[in-house]
Amino acid sequence: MTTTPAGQATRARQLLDRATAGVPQDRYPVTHVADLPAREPRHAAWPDWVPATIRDALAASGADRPWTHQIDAASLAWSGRNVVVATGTASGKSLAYQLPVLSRFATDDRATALYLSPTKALAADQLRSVSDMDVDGVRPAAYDGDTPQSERGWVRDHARWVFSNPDMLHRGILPSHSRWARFFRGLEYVVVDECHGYRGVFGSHVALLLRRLRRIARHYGADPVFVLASATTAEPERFATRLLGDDCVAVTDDASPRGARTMALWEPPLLHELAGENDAPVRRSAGAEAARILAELVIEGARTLAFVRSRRGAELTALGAKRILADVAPELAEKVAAYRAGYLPEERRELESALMDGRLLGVATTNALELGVDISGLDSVVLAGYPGTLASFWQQSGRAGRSGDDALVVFVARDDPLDTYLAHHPKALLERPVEAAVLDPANPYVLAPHLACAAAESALKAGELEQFGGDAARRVLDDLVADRLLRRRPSGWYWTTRDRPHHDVDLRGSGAEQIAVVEADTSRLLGTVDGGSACGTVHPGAVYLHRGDSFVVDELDLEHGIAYVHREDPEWSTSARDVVDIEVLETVERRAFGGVTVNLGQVAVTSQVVGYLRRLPSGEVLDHVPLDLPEQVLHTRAVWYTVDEELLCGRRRGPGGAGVEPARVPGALHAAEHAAIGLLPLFATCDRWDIGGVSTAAHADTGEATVFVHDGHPGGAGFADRGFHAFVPWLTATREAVTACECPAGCPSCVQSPKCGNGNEPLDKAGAVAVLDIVLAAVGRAAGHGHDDAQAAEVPADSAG
Ligand SMILES: Nc1ncnc2c1ncn2[C@@H]1O[C@H](COP(=O)(O)OP(=O)(O)OP(=O)(O)O)[C@@H](O)[C@H]1O
Repeated sequence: MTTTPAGQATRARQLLDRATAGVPQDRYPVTHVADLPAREPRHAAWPDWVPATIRDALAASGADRPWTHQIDAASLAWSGRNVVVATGTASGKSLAYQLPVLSRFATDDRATALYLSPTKALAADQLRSVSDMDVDGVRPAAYDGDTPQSERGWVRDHARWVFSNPDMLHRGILPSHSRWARFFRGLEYVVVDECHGYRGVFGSHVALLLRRLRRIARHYGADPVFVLASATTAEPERFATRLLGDDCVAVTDDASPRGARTMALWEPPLLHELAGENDAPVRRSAGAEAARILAELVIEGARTLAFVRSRRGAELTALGAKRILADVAPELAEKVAAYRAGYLPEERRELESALMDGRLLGVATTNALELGVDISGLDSVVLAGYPGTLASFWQQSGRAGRSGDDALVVFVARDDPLDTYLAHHPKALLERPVEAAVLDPANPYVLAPHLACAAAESALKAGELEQFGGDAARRVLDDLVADRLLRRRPSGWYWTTRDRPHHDVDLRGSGAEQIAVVEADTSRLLGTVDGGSACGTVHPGAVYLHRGDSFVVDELDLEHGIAYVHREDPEWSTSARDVVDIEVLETVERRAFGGVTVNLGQVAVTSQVVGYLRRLPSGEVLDHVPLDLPEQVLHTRAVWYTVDEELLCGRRRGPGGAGVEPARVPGALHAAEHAAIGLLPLFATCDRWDIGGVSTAAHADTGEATVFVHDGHPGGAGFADRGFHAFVPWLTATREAVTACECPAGCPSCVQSPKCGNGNEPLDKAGAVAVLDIVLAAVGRAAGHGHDDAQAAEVPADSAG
């Protein structure tokens, strides 16, 4: 047990000892423990421009002494600068935008403001907090899919502060902007909350949507200031500027107080008694481990949140903890519950307040509790699996910690390469700056529909194209004109038909056609999935989760765009297997390093789902079911490296060591590819499901051994680009993840992939390390540094021709 300088075990250390009590030493799961110190608050005076009424209202809502970052951000916004406030969880970002907006309202009774959040629930929370302040003349109102028709006219005509989301702005507000003329004329501020969530394809859509919004506001003579709120991220200024398409200043110096926290990294033990794919060992699942930890912490009386990746996982983890408690402390079983999206707002409120006042002690939740919900000051947080980004990791762990008392955060690694890497590289988790979100507003697949929408909203003028990407926009417009969707006139580009293009754009999708998921018995539409990923997610036999309910797919009718499902809750989950082929269409950048090249470019990925695995929650694989589905072609961006045969097989004296025997090359490349896909999310803020890969010993287009990692969305989302630019640290981390795993020949924690089309065959773990050594040595040597320099953030310039 670790003690404080005064000789006393901290509360957090006691909790950790409790969670590990009785675990045999050779199975001790904790790989690292770190203590993060408490932080004292720093206060600033209310600026002179804040009217007394507003100051009093904000003080009454709990912020009687503002923190310096709140005043810094608010003052910038007040002075007319776009600002992004990127500070920690519960650091009072709301006040940073409430202050300028409410102050402006108090001095200009025609002023209006728009608040946008990625979710309806968060917008509702923020609306409630502004309404509760009860400041005269603010007239705040929600305008989203739930707003009754009867109220919409009132909101358009009278509301001054409208709380909405990107989807509604796109479909409901911009297309009928003339009915919103009053609102746009007065538009002084646009608040973009939780903006770090706008990444990948969704981020690219929102970036273009914000450009459309600014254009329409200018049409009415307004020029709103944007105030963005973000979790802490690297380069918030650059990201926000890219998202807005306009200059934006960052405020990052967090002056809010925070309690001390103990962070424990935890790797569940290998279970030798269970067999996974190809008989690889599996680890105890992170969810099952989280349930045990949750139960132990509840017994200690610690108010605990366990974050789990899926809704079903949240239910299972809560259930698991309840079962354990039912045996050892039955009176505590009812103090545990699950929380996830899909519950009614009242149910959610009730769960939140029960957790805050101690009626509940343990709650297992999805990331529904991550965004915005004002729950903090808990005794402990358990994260079952890396949530995908460091921003989310800190957001979730930030729910723990009260001033004056320390709190425990336990990160439980799942059975995959990224989690394994993090469990063994605490610095990568605890000391790295949070990654910047990636988005690509120049993606023609995203740009085209937004230019069509913009033209339909108001004819596009040549002078307006710069904000939409200049030449990229001109090329896309030419295509839209050729397709007769737009007409070019001397005064600009015009939308040609009476139908609006807006309904065909799905901001959260890939731009591909949507497949409707329909319950066959009732004809109820459950949801939609991207056409591009439908074969992988709603193939016959797939288990499909909707709002926590489980369905099984009976039929996928691609021609009519419908997947028919029935309600069923089998104990297994399914994961599709596909075979993939890749063709290089254009190499955009190429760097060569004596036998190794690193490339970025456009590719065509042809894939076919050929079957699926059925897997038990324990990780055990039940069977593989074959499927017969058509091929799909995806045009996207990829990063790839090639290694020449001489170097790869050790015939040329390369710097990377002995080389790989020819027979082992396919397995070595394949394993290196899987691990690299697993680690890219560390650098590119994507999910491993957003990217794919192909490896081959001799690729038709490159003529050499090649490993590709490609974006999973049409046109790309910026992930491959990020991989290209962070090539050395990315492959260095990949190598370390593989070598850190103690399994003998490859398992899900290192080189097996949950979605491999070839059933994870062939895979050569040692060969993968050799390939990565050869590549990193060649690149490192050409650049004059060793590959152990993981800090080198960029591929060095081409030096070897
Ligand atoms: N200056 C202040 N002094 C004391 N309490 C404050 C201050 N500013 C804000 N708070 C309180 O801190 C809590 C968190 O504020 P808020 O929800 O704005 O944080 P946030 O940074 O937006 O959180 P999240 O990370 O969840 O988005 C609220 O209960 C709020 O009333």
